[in-house]
Amino acid sequence: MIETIHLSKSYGKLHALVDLQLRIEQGKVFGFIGPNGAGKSTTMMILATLLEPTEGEAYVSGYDVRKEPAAVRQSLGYMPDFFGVYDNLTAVEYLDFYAGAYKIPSSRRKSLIADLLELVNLSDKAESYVDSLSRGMQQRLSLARCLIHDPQVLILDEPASGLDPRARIELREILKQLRGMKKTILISSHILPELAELCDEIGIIEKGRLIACGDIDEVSVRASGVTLMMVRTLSNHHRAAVLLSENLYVEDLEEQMDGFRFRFIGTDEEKAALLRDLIGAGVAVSYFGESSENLEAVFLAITEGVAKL
Ligand SMILES: Nc1ncnc2c1ncn2[C@@H]1O[C@H](COP(=O)(O)OP(=O)(O)OP(=O)(O)O)[C@@H](O)[C@H]1O
Repeated sequence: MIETIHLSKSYGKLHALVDLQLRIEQGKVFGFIGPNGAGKSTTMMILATLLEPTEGEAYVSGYDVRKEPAAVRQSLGYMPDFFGVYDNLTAVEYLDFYAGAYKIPSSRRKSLIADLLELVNLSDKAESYVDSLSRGMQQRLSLARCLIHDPQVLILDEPASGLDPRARIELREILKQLRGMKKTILISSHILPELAELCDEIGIIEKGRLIACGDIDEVSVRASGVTLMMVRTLSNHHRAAVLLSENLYVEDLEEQMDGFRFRFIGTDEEKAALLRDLIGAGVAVSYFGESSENLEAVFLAITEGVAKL
């Protein structure tokens, strides 16, 4: 269980986290979504007892992060967004080093490490050097490290960042297994679809404030009136670019090879009007809709059996 009560953190004049109220029940997966600098890592570092809050309280498995940091650390596995790996160590040696740090008896380590490597699909890399592993593999090894002391709570700071779509899907499958083991998981990301399938609840944080929180169906990006959209065009690309850039409800317009990606902040009626305008201006629209994880599915199909991470 994770709980924060009026939790705040300031770095000098910057209020990185403001009055955060969060409660994540045992066995739940909570997705923490927000743009760069929103305060996700700050929250996670406070929960991991690596940063002192300015105000408020935080509890992990019922332990107070300020008063009982040792008990908090024993009950949680924390995966930072940047993790150091150790050169000249094999995957097994790396995990053995951390098992030692958690005072796990030598007699238990061999089978424990074998089990963890199996869980994160790295059994065949047991004797490989850590620095020779791909980013996806290192990320999974780092996840295994977090699990070495069998914590009830996992705090994973953007574990999918820097991974290609296939590696993300593999990671998601492992996280599903952890959910099956009834771990409480707090996981952060910039991207909602990345977490949608995995999380029981999500919280959206912006500029240090939790702006929406709850069941995944209740809190969608749509609920806050913002949709990430894709438009693909076959002709009159330039005309479409002008219309989109002039549309009041289009933000963060990004031109791509065969179309556009943008945030749409209007209603469904305004969305329909935009499509009407595009077609009316002679733009051949081959796709108009929400940007989804389709790309991941396509990537997976293409790389099926080919990409070995
Ligand atoms: N040690 C620090 N000193 C000063 N400001 C900091 C420090 N750490 C973070 N900040 C600021 O606090 C705010 C929140 O940062 P934080 O890293 O928690 O955001 P985040 O949501 O995790 O972002 P990202 O997705 O980039 O990791 C940012 O404005 C950041 O610049």
